[in-house]
Amino acid sequence: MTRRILDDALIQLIDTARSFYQQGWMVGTAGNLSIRLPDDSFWITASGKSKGELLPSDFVRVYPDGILEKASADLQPSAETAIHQIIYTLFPEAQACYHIHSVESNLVSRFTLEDNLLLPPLEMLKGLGVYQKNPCCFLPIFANHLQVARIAADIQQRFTANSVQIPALLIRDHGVTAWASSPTAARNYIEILEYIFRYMVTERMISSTGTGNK
Ligand SMILES: CSCCC(=O)C(=O)COP(=O)(O)O
Ligand SMILES: [Zn+2]
Repeated sequence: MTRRILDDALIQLIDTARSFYQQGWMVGTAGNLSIRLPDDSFWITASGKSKGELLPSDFVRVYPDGILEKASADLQPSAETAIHQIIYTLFPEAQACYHIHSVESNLVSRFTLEDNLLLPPLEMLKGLGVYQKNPCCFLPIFANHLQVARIAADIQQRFTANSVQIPALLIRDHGVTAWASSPTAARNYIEILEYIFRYMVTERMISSTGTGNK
């Protein structure tokens, strides 16, 4: 694999993390981003790094057999690497997987006790690949567990049994994860989901203050 492919992936990850950080979706060390490479390995953010000022040395390359490539011995891959791994295994077309912690994704994850969140039928859903009139679109919600392997196992179980409507999932009181066939598309998916979450939170605030149209 050429150095160019490796470097391009890191530049996209650094740029995307900075943009998400600036929007308040990756504050402090929150969230993790990965891009798959042609040999099925992937670059992922190292654990505990501030996402607003990542350097190329702040990434770990994870190979399918679990072997790691890293700039220094003390670097650990994201604590949530198992989730990225299962997404890449379940969805061979996925080339990037982005996970962020926004306030809105946490709020909407509490809008239902069910394990699916109904999204409003907004035009924006087309940006997630939903081309239906008045779509009934559900976003899967998973329970948060201290053991990330448990979250990954739940994702594997549910997505093996049921097809996904949109390439994204929520972890309750934790954050949102989206994946796509290119890094640019994954970034767009996160931005679109955040727009939808913001709409849902705003709509609920308007309804609760009674200032919305009846
Ligand atoms: C303050 S973030 C808590 C851990 C987490 O959920 C996350 O997304 C970041 O973990 P990482 O190991 O990827 O830095
Ligand atoms: Zn997280």
